[in-house]
Amino acid sequence: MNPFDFVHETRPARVVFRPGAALTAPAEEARHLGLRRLLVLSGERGADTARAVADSLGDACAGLHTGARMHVPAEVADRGVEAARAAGADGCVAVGGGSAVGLGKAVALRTGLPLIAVPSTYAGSEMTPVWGLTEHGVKRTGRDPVVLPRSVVYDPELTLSLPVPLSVTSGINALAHAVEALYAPDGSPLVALMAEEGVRALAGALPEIAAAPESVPARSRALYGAWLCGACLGATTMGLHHKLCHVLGGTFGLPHAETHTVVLPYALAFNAPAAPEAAAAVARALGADDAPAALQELAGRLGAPRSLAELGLKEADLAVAAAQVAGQPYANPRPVTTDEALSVLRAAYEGGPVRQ
Ligand SMILES: NC(=O)C1=CN([C@@H]2O[C@H](COP(=O)(O)OP(=O)(O)OC[C@H]3O[C@@H](n4cnc5c(N)ncnc54)[C@H](O)[C@@H]3O)[C@@H](O)[C@H]2O)C=CC1
Ligand SMILES: O=C(O)/C=C\C(=O)CC(=O)O
Repeated sequence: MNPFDFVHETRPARVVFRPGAALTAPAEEARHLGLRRLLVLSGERGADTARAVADSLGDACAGLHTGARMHVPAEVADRGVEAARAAGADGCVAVGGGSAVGLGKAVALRTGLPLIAVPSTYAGSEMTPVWGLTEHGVKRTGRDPVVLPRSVVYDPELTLSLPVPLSVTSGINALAHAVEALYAPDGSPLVALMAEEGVRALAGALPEIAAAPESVPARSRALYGAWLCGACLGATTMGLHHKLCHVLGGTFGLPHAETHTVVLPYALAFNAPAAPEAAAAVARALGADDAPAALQELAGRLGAPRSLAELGLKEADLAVAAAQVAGQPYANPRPVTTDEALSVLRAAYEGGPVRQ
């Protein structure tokens, strides 16, 4: 592949990165964007932080809606749109992880309302024009520039409360974006640079967070890595790994970050023979020889779940999931038959040592 044959579109999101910014920057960013009536969105568990952000907006706050849920069920999106319309909002501020940002994107998709994102996990959704919606047990994703947040406020202090297990799996969710961007058909040298640096930053930060969850420098480095990895996802097309996780999350209700963490080494091991340069870049960033094994070792050392069985998948679900994965067209460096999807899923279900 010629690395100097590409199209790269720089996404327009504006970024404020500062400890403590969550309670000051949203109001400044709203003024910058000319917004006067903002609906603040969060999940129920993140409501206290979202309320504090809502208070910090003063008169520019049009209300608080705490209905975000993982994988954005269609009825959750409907209620978010109704809340935005009822409040007469001219924009939204999503405060929380990928679920809150996902709800903000669903509202933006239907109403065109601009979104300010204040992420509190490392999922990276704030950097992408990718939306996701789940209906009748199937998760659909799409791309639309209207859902890309106009402004992103990264506040490492907001992530201090993210429990270590979720910090680890959420960080590996971000790593997955970089891994798949490295072998995506629409990558570029710039994406490769961001991906490798993103992996390096997160792989360095996650053990530091596990050792000292209150460390603002470690949290800052992880958020910086998540930004880079999210930007990689925003610039490229997802492959087998993300498709597997969307089916496992959307149809079988598996938790997003944990599922990414379990599946990633197996998906990369499957793709590595067809994408040796990508695997080498990941290995380089991890300071290892074998990228899939190093990813599995990192996750295991930090106490992450190891198998899909542990996450609640049933053995009988494997064949259904494999058929769904193989039945949809998506970009991947290696074609995937139903049997191959099944064998990747089975390996992840069992959670044994990854093999190429
Ligand atoms: N469209 C895109 O580009 C992307 C979308 N996503 C979507 O994001 C969702 C998953 O996002 P996640 O961030 O993994 O999960 P999440 O947003 O559901 O958060 C997981 C849990 O952690 C809690 N939490 C979040 N931040 C916290 C903090 N700082 N302190 C304490 N608790 C905190 C939440 O309340 C929730 O209970 C999925 O629906 C996924 O599809 C994820 C990545 C990219
Ligand atoms: O799987 C991911 O981490 C990335 C994209 C999505 O989750 C798509 C979405 O549901 O918003």
